[in-house]
Amino acid sequence: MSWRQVDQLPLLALAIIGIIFIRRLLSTLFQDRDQAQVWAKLETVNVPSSGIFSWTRAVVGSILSIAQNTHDGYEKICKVKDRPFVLPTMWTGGAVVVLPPSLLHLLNRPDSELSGFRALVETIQLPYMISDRDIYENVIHFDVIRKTLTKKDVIGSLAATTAEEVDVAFRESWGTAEQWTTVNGWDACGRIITRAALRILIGLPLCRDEMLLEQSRLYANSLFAGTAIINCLPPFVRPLVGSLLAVPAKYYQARCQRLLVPFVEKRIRMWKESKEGDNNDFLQWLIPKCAQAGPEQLEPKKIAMRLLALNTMFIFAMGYVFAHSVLDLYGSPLESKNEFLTGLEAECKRVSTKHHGLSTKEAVDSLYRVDSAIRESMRISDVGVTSLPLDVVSGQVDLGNGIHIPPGVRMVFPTQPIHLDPDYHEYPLRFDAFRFSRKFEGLLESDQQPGERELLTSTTKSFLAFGYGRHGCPGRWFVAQTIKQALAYVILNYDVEITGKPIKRKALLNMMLPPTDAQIRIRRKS
Ligand code: HEM
Repeated sequence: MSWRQVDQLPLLALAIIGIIFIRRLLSTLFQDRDQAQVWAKLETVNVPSSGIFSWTRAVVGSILSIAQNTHDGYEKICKVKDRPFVLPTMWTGGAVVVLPPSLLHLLNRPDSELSGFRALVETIQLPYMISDRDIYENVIHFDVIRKTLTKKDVIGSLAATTAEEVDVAFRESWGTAEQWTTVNGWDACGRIITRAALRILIGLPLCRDEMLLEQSRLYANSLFAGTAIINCLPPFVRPLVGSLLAVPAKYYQARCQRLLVPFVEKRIRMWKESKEGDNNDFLQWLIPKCAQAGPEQLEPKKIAMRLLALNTMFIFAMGYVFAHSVLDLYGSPLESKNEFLTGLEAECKRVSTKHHGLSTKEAVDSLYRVDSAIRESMRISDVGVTSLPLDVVSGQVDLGNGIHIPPGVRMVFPTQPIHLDPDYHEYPLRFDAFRFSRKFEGLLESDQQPGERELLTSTTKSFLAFGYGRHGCPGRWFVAQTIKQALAYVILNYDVEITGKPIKRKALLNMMLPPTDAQIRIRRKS
């Protein structure tokens, strides 16, 4: 299943499926009295109060209208009344409660009360995609990230490695020809990130295996495409067809496994003999952690699957951000594009000369304009309409105004409307590459209050792309460093033009579809 096919799905067929199962949907929705009371207390947007099966039609229609409904609810209810609202969604086959920004503090509640874990598993539809439940129920690989990738010295130690890999990746994938070539922008950017990701996950030499690189990229793409479609089906239909829709992802998964397992076996043997060599990669950190968790966790197939699960996160999420950064920057109106590119190039050249390249953390940290451009792209080109889900696990959650949320109700935050809210960001629909760096131009560090500068990695109430609170993304320092290196590389070494049809972003249920048709023209600078 490819992204291009996702785009053209026969939505009519989905509507028919929805209607056939109307009775089933209704009984699912109203089987719990506590929940029914919650829905009754909250306002809904764009659902007619009368009409045949108006609610069910809203749930089925959410596949195409959820973005508009979320923006409307945010404007009319969250902003005006500071209250949550009900959003029909096929994702849960019913509704979610959308919370206003004033309730972001709920993200700091302990997991025993409010948890986003189940929602994450359902968002990516992992049970259909990964046969071994232990991989996503017992996320040892997340623990390793939290422990290692949040340390400044570890991030610093990876800067030279990613700088080297980014250079090799661009030379091999974007080429060194000084003549224009037209390429698919989504794939071209994905290839760079795939290489950087694999280098950090498994190191040399396997990370440069062309077959593994291509299969990993195809795996990530097919997993997220399959997931997007499964999410659009009524939940009770998913067990019937979910496994079928997961076939392409499972196919690429098996191909990647075949390449990875012998390599993992070798690295486990080396680790057991204490001959690790000088590997500084994720696999090296993961093996001892798995050994600690029990002998069954040292099974090479399981470790390879954990690597693949992470690799997919790297490739899709980082590829998404990198591709949009390039498209937003080079797709800006001519006048602002020239201003941005001149300013960015001047900064990249100055920092690169001062630090003899961009292969140290210190150098990358000084790229404030590049940092701002990527943050701005993440703000304007969100991956989802809502995110940061919370499920009530125990007790009831008091939202104020007499609203108590019982277990079984899912809550989310309207992250895209928040990012596009003019109260937080002036001219919010405009891509302004220097939005977050402009006011600090020419100021010395000593002239600034600590933490005053909004960096790509700063999670704030108006910038939620890396989450917020206790569960803020622990990979974001590594992500920021690597994408900054990649974008700086483009700015310094390539001319880029967006060609073809203007890129129009579309939402499929909650997901903003990636621009898989984007065409770009590239040539190496002389
Ligand atoms: C541009 C790329 C990425 C974006 C936009 C992103 C965004 C996020 C967001 C929004 C969350 C919070 C989810 C929630 O609260 O529901 C999160 C959590 C997480 N991210 Fe990322 N992420 C990215 C890349 C990565 C990478 C490359 C890694 C691994 C190195 C990673 C590891 C994690 C982990 C382990 C969590 C769970 C944290 C927890 O629950 O304590 N992320 N990420």
